[in-house]
Amino acid sequence: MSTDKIVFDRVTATFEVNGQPFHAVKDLSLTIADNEFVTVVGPSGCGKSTIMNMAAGLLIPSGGEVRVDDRPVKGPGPERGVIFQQYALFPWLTVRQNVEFGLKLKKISRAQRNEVVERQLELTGLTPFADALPKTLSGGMKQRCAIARAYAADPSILLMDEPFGALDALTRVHMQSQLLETWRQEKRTVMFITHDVDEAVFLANRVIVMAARPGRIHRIIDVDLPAERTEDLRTSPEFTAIRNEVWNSVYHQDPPPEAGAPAQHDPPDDPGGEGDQINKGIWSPTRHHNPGP
Ligand SMILES: Nc1ncnc2c1ncn2[C@@H]1O[C@H](COP(=O)(O)OP(=O)(O)OP(=O)(O)O)[C@@H](O)[C@H]1O
Repeated sequence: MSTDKIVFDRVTATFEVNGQPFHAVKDLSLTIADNEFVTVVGPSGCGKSTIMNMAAGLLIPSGGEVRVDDRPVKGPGPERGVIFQQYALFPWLTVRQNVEFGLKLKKISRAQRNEVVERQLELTGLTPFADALPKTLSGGMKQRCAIARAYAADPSILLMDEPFGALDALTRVHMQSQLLETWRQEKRTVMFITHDVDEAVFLANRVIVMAARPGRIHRIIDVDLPAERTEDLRTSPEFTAIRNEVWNSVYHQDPPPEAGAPAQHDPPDDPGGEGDQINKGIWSPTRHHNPGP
């Protein structure tokens, strides 16, 4: 039986841009079940990173709320692991020490740490590189190390923002299989943002397609494919059909209103929507797009 793990309850993220309120995301509701693997796709600037940052607790919604395990998210928490496109490894620590880092903070015994670290290194194929420094690793290996470290810290949720975005196509395909293998064995609720439609379909139980201006959910597409995702699935008619459906929903959306058009802005007496706050100086780890003049 599935239970709700992450709930976006009518969330809105409003920023002030050029003195005007701008809804990066508006009234978005979405429920992700425990141990579900969802991918989020959509045109650039539709708010993918914004919703992930809200789930991570790095950005507090201007309206509505995000709940994890029925509790409102008020900031980052150890039950939510985050992986970004940039490999956030400690350069002075070896692969093993990077994976072990969170466990040491949690004051877990050395024997137990070793057990968890060995398992994660094994799952990600990094055992032979356990004593290497990050600078000697390829991009794919660095990201495998980031995944091993995230899993080792034992969060119940993994939030991944374009984790394979900087990798070449072949490495990316390997990484997808590797991640699925880890997920198959270890589970966790995963929310994975990507620009790559094939990646979105290959990995997910459900693909969330977003639309821009304001950022919202456009469609949710169930990926009715076998749980075991083998490489030959990628060329199967079933995969291709779903991939085409996702592709069409992403790339054949109605064009968004012109940048700065009135649809983006609420009347001046209610700048962010009903009772909403406007985020002015919130730190965001993602690059910012200029929504227009
Ligand atoms: N701190 C901020 N201040 C102002 N505008 C912001 C801020 N953060 C995000 N935005 C705007 O909100 C919109 C959504 O941004 P977001 O990064 O979530 O989109 P995205 O779908 O992840 O884009 P991409 O696919 O290009 O990474 C963009 O127009 C962006 O410029």
